[in-house]
Amino acid sequence: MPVEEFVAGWISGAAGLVLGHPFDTVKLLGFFKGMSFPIASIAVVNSVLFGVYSNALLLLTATSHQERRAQPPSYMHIFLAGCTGGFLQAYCLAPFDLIKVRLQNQTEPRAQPGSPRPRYKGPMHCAASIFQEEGPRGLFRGAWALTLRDTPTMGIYFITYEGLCHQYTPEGQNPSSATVLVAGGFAGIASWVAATPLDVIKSRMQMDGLRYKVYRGMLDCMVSSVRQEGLGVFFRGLTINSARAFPVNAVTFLSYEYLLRWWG
Ligand SMILES: CN(C)C(=N)NCCC[C@H](N)C(=O)O
Repeated sequence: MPVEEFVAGWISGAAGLVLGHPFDTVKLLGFFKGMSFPIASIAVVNSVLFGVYSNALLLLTATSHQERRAQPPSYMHIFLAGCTGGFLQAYCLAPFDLIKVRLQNQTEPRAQPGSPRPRYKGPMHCAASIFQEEGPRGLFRGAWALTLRDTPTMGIYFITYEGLCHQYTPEGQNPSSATVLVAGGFAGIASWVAATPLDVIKSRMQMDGLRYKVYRGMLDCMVSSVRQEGLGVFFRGLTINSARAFPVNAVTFLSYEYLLRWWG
């Protein structure tokens, strides 16, 4: 099994993350301490996504990353490989994403005397508290919504990227840096447009159970969110998600492509 895609996925995910971190922090008007935790989590998640995607394509088409420029896979194969990568990465992402959402939603001021203390002191304390208070399954709260969010959207992500690269690159050649940047940026936006409705539900499910339980399940969360806030609830955060997605994914794909060309 080729492993360079896993390593390239790790490094390119970290590069995208450094760009996206400020957007991630303002998204929920909270705070997210330090970069070490997100870098550790992106190591696992992005390398699983890119590594599984590339190896699934290898299984489906019997072509390596280098051979795929001369023999492009069908869009159906790209979609299936993307969905497989998205499905497996969602399970790896679930505990990290839960901790991130809990920390970002923690808005108690930290330094003011007399104000309530933040519930979690940091990512490790957050993980340990969830484990103690909600059990091991608590760490996977919202994992279903995350899987539903990421499985099809990762298919869309890779189809958009490969489709745009194919459109603007002469037969058999590697796409130029400008093409990779634009295709990567639009792939990020397309995936977030598709993902935002379930992203809203996922975050609500992950916050549920913190003080008391509000929702009976994902469907209940969807129905009561629409009843209370209207259909617009599904598009909450779409603008910031898209603004963040373009630079993050442009840089992610550029570094991924160049690392693989460099090693290949
Ligand atoms: C849930 N969705 C839409 C995605 N994960 N899309 C792929 C982009 C991944 C990239 N690390 C990012 O955070 O934009």
